[in-house]
Amino acid sequence: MNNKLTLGIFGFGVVGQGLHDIIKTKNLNLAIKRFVIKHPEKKRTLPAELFTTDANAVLDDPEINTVVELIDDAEAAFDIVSSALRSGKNVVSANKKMIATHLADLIAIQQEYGTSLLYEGAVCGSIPIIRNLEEYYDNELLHAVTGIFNGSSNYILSKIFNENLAYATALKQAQDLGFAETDPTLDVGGYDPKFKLAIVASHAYGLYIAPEAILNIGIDKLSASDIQFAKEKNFKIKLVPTAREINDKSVILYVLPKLIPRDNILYGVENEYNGVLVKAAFADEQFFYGKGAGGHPTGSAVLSDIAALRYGYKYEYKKHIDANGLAYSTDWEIEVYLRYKEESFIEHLKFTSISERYYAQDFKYIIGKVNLSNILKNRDIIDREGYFLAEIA
Ligand SMILES: NC(=O)C1=CN([C@@H]2O[C@H](COP(=O)(O)OP(=O)(O)OC[C@H]3O[C@@H](n4cnc5c(N)ncnc54)[C@H](OP(=O)(O)O)[C@@H]3O)[C@@H](O)[C@H]2O)C=CC1
Ligand SMILES: N[C@@H](CC=O)C(=O)O
Repeated sequence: MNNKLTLGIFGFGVVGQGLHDIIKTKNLNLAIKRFVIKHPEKKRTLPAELFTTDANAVLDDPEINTVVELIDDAEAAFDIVSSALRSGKNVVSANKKMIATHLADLIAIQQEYGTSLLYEGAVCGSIPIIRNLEEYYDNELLHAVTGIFNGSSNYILSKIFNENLAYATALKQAQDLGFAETDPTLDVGGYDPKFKLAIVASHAYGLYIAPEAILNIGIDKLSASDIQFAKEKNFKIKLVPTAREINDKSVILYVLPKLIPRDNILYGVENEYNGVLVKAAFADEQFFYGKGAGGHPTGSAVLSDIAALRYGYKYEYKKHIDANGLAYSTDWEIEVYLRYKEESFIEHLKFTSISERYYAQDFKYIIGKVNLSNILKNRDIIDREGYFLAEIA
């Protein structure tokens, strides 16, 4: 089948322009009829008649059979995507916040209206992980999916560790390069990789987990003492989401900074690159590596989804139908490094064992084992100035 696709694209920012650059290089048997944007006063590189601020100019156009949603507003995106799917149009989106937050509704709408929503570009930019989890690992016993899922925070950490750049300078560069979200707290606070993890959990394990239920701690409270500690021990710090089946019934999910030793495959993943490490029962470890942010890498994943729609591709969400009785759990012990301010806080975390403590006037840390559920309960304190928590690999 080689159906001609007529596209209406929402968004002409980093990813929208990246997608357009790629499409114009090839004769792909697809036409872009309209771009819907927000600010009509902005200068564009394409003819003005291609742009509109009226969503209905795309949603109500019977000639447009495919909507591509690439905007930076998750709630507006949900309205656009759900209306398009309901009106019989297939959709491609890169909006991880929207997808993670509304996944159950989006699946129900697709099933009711027989339309397809694809979102490879939403998780780790150019890395084809969703279709692999959906198709290839269907019959595999997946022990874990982990790695580096956020290009901006990885870019910042690389610049800090490899070039001694200041945090604020590195963040500004990640923004200028188009890697960061409009609100970069989503990146550096670990929310963006958490949305991606929630989507991964769905395709890996058939679980719908509301992002609010998942622990995320970011890199925004990283201090010079933490960096010195990591460097002295030959670690790098990376922001690492983890989905792991801990027994036949339970899956844990969390996003934490992690102290990564030199022999760990994530140690060499730098800048805006992402890496997805899949641990499967019989295949053992497999590693996917590629650019996780930026207009062209993400545009290439979006284009791959558009092309897949030509032959009627849909996610089947088979693992949701047969979830093997798996449930989300937070009852799991991990080893952490915690820099802290108030001594009394240590009581709250209820360390089950302590292997190292250090006290100085302006730098106190503890290394030991804690239950994930206790970190989750105390997340708001850990997220304050004076605290930084990282998992030990
Ligand atoms: N940047 C990246 O590397 C990646 C981004 N993503 C995701 O892709 C999406 C787009 O990101 P990005 O391109 O970086 O964002 P940008 O901020 O560069 O662009 C956002 C675009 O959305 C348009 N827009 C915002 N609100 C509306 C609305 N209500 N209706 C129509 N258009 C609207 C803006 O219009 P206007 O031009 O008029 O301001 C702009 O063109 C986000 O969901 C992001 O999370 C996913 C993977 C990688
Ligand atoms: N802000 C995101 C963009 C891609 O998803 C990131 O930095 O990874």
